[in-house]
Order: sequence, then C-alpha cells, then structure tokens
Amino acid sequence: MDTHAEEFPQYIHITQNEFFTRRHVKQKEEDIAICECKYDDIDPDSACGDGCLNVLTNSECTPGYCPCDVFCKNQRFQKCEYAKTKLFKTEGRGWGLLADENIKAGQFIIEYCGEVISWKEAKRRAQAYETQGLKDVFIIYLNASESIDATRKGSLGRFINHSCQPNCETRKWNVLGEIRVGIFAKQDIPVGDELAYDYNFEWFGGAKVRCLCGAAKCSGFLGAKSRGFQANTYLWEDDDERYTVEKIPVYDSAEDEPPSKVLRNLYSDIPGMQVNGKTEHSMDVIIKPEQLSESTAFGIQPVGSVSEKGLHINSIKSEMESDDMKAFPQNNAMISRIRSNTAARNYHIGPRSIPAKKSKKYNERFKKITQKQVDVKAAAESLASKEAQEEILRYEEMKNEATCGLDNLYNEIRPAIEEHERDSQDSVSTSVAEKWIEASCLKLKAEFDLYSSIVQNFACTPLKPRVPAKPSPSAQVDHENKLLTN
Ligand SMILES: C[S@@+](CC[C@H](N)C(=O)[O-])C[C@H]1O[C@@H](n2cnc3c(N)ncnc32)[C@H](O)[C@@H]1O
Repeated sequence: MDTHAEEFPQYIHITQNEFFTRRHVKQKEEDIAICECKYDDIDPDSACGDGCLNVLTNSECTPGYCPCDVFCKNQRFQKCEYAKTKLFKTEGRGWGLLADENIKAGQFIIEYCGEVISWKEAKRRAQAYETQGLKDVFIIYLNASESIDATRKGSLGRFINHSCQPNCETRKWNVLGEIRVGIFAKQDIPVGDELAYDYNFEWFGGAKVRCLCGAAKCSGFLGAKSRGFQANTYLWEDDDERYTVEKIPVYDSAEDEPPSKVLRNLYSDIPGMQVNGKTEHSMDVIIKPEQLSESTAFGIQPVGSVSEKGLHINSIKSEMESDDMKAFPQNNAMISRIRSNTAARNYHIGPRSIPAKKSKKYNERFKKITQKQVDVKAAAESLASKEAQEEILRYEEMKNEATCGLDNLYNEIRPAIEEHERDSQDSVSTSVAEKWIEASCLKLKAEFDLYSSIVQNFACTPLKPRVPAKPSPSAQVDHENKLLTN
C-alpha cells in the first residue's frame, strides 16, 4: 500500500468560497465602484496598479465595468493569480506551504478559500472536529458574524502555518461584494522559504496548541491573542479545576476575598472575547499603573450602564489626588484628561452594558475584589516549566518598558501641557495627543500580553509540586502567605 498517499491530506480542493449558511451576495450595479485608470500600452502599470482607486480601497474591479477592460490587473482573486507555491512536510507542524518562486513584498500569494459559515456553525464545527480528534484547525475569522472553514474544502492556503515572526499576512478584499481573505507577502520571500502568517487575529482553535514556529519572539501558543482563542477556549469551564486561575498568586491590597475569576473577568470583558459564549458578566476594568513598578494592579468594577457597545477607553477621575495634580488647574478638558491619566493613570475600559437587574449583585460582589494584584514573579516561580517562567518574566519586562515609556513621555510633554494651560487653550497639539495615545496603547497591549501569558501558562503548564502532602494548618498558611503579599 502507498503509505504516502494514505498520509496525504484529505480535502476537496476549491478555488472559490462556498456558502454554507447563506447565499452568495450578488453585487448590485449601484454598488460597483469604477476606477479612473486608463490603460496605456507604453506603461502597463497604468491598468489598475497601486494608484487605482479600487486597489487603494482593497476592492477588486468588476469585469465589464473597469475602464481598463481585459488589461485590468485588479482581479487577482477572481482570476486566481496566485504565486507559485509547493506543499511540503514540516517537522512537528504537519504540512506547510513554501514559495516555489521568488515572491515580492506585497504580492498576492493565494486566497484562503473554504466554506463560509456563521460563527455559531463555526463553534459547533470546532467542537465536533475536536471530538473527532482532528488536531489541525482550519477555521479562520472572516467578519463580525462569519468564519471560513477550510477543513473539508479549501485551497492550498489552508496549509500555511503560523509564525510569530511571519513573512506573510492576511488581508481582506472586497471581491464583487463579498469579503475574501488573501495571503500576501509582508516582505520579499526567496524561493524555498516556508510561507507563514500570524494566526493571532484569525485563530479559532483551542487554547492548548504550543507554537513551534521557532521565532525568537515566539508568543508560545497559536493564536494566543485572537478572539477565537478566547471564544473557543476551555480555559474557563466552570467547575473544572484544571483550568481555574485560582492558583495564580495574587495579593490583595484592599480586601481579602479570594481572587478567583479576576483574570477571567478581565478577559471576558475585552470586546469580542467571549468566555464560552457567556457575555453577561460585564463590568469595567480599571487598570492602575501607578503601582506598576513592582506588580501591576487591576481592579474590576461594574458600571451601571455603558451606552456604547464595543471597546471604549477613557479616563476616569483619579482616585489619588497628589500634590502634583492639585498644582494643575482643572480648566482644560484635554489637559485634565491627560493629567488624570498620568498622575493616577487610570484607564476605564467599559465594553458593554450590564443588565440593570444584575448590576446590584455584581456591584456587591466586585466591590470586594477591586485592587487585586498579580505578583508576577511569584506567579512565574510557581510554574514547573522554566520556559513558561521565562516567557512570563519576558512579558513583564516588556510591560515595565512600556510603562517607563509612558512616564518618560509625560515628562517630555509636560512643558507643552503647561504652556497650553497658561494660554488657556482648549487642547494640546495633535502630535502630542497622538504620541500620548500611542504610548498608552503600547502599555495596555504590554499589560494584556503579560496577563494573557500568565493565564495561558497556568492553564497549559503544570504547577510545581505542592509543598507537604498534609501540611499543618500553620504551614499551609505560611505557604499561602508566600504567594500572597501585602
Ligand atoms: C491551517 S492548518 C496548517 C496546515 C497544517 N500544518 C496541516 O498539516 O494541514 C493549522 C494547523 O497547523 C498546525 N500548526 C500551524 N502552525 C503551527 C505552529 N507554528 N506550531 C505548531 N503547530 C502549527 C496546528 O496543528 C494548526 O492547527
């Protein structure tokens, strides 16, 4: 028997998406965008090249409507104008795809084709595939309500593996009214190199897949930051001891309620990050970086009602009015926003509204667990894996750098803020505001990465063996005190 043939992946090859839960959209004439390109035979690039209005908006030209007619170069998905690629067997990551010619930065490589399905169907299938023991995941996100499943039907795009330092990326294009996903080169790729993109924003797999990409800055897991990772993960199954975060050493600067579910709630409240589909535990997250030098504090409080859906970040009145802060008059909205962010640096993240009848209950419950703080070093040390420990500490370092960056920026822009204050102007310059927003986002991202790494490692790597089997009550208290500091 030909064992190679037996091993070869079984799937149906398609070059266009198939629609499982709805019909394919037919582009209406009034929706057709017509570009202004004119074909010039001396300059073939004039036919829908980089300057084409449709190319600039990631939309393909509609045949029969493009002024460049048959010379139009902006129908790559429709005409399957793929780069030459070759399937090969990787070590430890199943099959992969490599460049079978030199590929230029920005070049369209291949479409990720599959069955277009609703999120609900994606979730159902993901669970069914797991039950069937399929270890490769082929479901990626398409848009706010749909995914593409290339498990049974797909193009060669389904074989492109993940890398934390990828040479490709996914881009979404509007093709005749439907969104399609293409894999594009991020850089020049020489023939023979493996193609890889970052699954982070596309992943619909579970939490347990260790990344073997080998990149220096490997994040450790496949799709660790994706919405799918959170939606489909089993990290937070209630009553499942294996996956609770109770064992993460947390110290409590305010009250002594056990810190259970603090991280869970932090994650569940990030827009698009549902926890097993349960989204009703909605609350605000207050990150208090003023205590970041040793460990980061994050408290969780519910709000009565947050009108907008989705993420909004805005400053809240600082709880600590330092002398430094009082020196600033409160007459400038933009400045006081920056100031309150800086002096106490509280960020208010409130993604969804809480049903009125729930809010009282949550108010009471979460009042008690504000100000929980993760002792990152102790958390890392309690894990058995050195690799996991190093990963957590690396993320902590990155978070500290980002915090430092924000502090330095504040010192840098302080004169500009004071100058505006003196002139009673309404706002600081856009460039100052932009810098501030960028540094703040970097810091938030670094914090998110750190907690994400802690949670994943606690879920997926064993803890160091517990101290004595039957500790005396005082020994047990001692051990716990080691993890819980004040
Ligand atoms: C879209 S498929 C890629 C093709 C797959 N290697 C195959 O043999 O069909 C995604 C799956 O490939 C594997 N994979 C991809 N990138 C990986 C990586 N960096 N580390 C470990 N496994 C990876 C995982 O099993 C993942 O579920």
